Amino acid sequence: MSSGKYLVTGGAGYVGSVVAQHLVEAGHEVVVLDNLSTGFREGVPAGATFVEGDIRDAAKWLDPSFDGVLHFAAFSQVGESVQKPEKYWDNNVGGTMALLAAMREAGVRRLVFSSTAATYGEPEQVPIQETAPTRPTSPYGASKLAVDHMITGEAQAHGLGAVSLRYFNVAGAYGAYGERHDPESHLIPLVLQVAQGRREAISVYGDDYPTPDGTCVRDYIHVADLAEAHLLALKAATPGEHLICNLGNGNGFSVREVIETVRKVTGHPIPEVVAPRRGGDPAVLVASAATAREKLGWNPSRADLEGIVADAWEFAQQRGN
Ligand SMILES: NC(=O)c1ccc[n+]([C@@H]2O[C@H](COP(=O)([O-])OP(=O)(O)OC[C@H]3O[C@@H](n4cnc5c(N)ncnc54)[C@H](O)[C@@H]3O)[C@@H](O)[C@H]2O)c1
Ligand SMILES: O=c1ccn([C@@H]2O[C@H](COP(=O)(O)OP(=O)(O)O[C@H]3O[C@H](CO)[C@H](O)[C@H](O)[C@H]3O)[C@@H](O)[C@H]2O)c(=O)[nH]1
Repeated sequence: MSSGKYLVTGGAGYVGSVVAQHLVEAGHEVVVLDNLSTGFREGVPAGATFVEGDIRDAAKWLDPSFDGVLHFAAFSQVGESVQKPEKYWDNNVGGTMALLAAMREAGVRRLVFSSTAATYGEPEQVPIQETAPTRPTSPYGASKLAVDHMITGEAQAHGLGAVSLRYFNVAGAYGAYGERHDPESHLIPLVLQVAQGRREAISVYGDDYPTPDGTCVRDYIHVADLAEAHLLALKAATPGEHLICNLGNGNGFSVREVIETVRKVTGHPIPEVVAPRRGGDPAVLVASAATAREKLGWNPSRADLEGIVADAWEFAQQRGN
């Protein structure tokens, strides 16, 4: 793909920073728009231009010179969304409406959107295909599903070329870019904090799920494999069409299996305590990524959980906290 100019919303956050870095490495011009609500200035790659601002004001910065938008900016904690649904509707849906309007106004007609496995809710069948029913069990998932519907309308009515990537559980790191939410809520970085001695134990949220060891099963995908899918999605975006692709490895690991893998990688005993279930958590989420393979030509190469955890561990140690 010839080099282009892209707006990356949420490019100071975990996934956005890794994708922005991949775009820079591929020779594209990158402008990161982020309000630093959950992201960090240091997350913005050196080769990108940083604009501190809100997606609701995207019209200030978007102009016809942009070839497309990669839209990561959102709130994304399942548990918090159950407690504060209004926060999720406001930012994820309200913010994206403003962004789509700004894109329409500026004539920017290519979009890659961070959707999520949380749009499906409790699946009837695994692995989950894109044709599965969408019955989100959290306001977070519902807000992302609403945005997917908005994008479909935008493609049909106004010729947007869009790809929604429904990530399963993103993990791992890419060089200097990795996961550092504050406060952290994701399993792998939290277990690594125990290995670093920053936490005494990991809480296992529920061990009475209908799964082999009673803990929730998730499909962990390396953030660098995910980044490659975004570059492919930019190529695949076709005016008037909205393509939806799951991104995962098709392998499920339970919370206890993840903890065991961290023990193996770090050599730390990792004490665990069983805690109540967390609101909004489906028991099993595993992807069928057949559509991404077929339509994007995506071929993930870092599916091994030990390798994913090892990269996250290296990043956590580099940062020293
Ligand atoms: N991490 C995962 O496992 C996962 C899984 C599925 C989907 N996703 C989606 O991927 C995207 C990125 O997730 P992440 O883990 O990198 O989250 P993150 O919190 O690290 O990054 C989100 C970024 O968006 C910014 N932001 C939020 N609202 C904004 C606004 N109104 N204007 C400008 N910037 C704003 C934040 O400051 C932050 O830098 C999110 O849309 C999330 O829903 C993540
Ligand atoms: O301290 C913890 C943290 C998490 N968990 C459990 O570990 C699993 C993974 O939890 P994460 O918070 O790491 O990830 P989620 O599955 O909740 O959510 C992630 O994947 C979802 C889609 O699968 C969404 O897209 C969301 O944005 C993204 O954070 C869940 O069963 C959770 O209950 C624990 O047992 N203890």
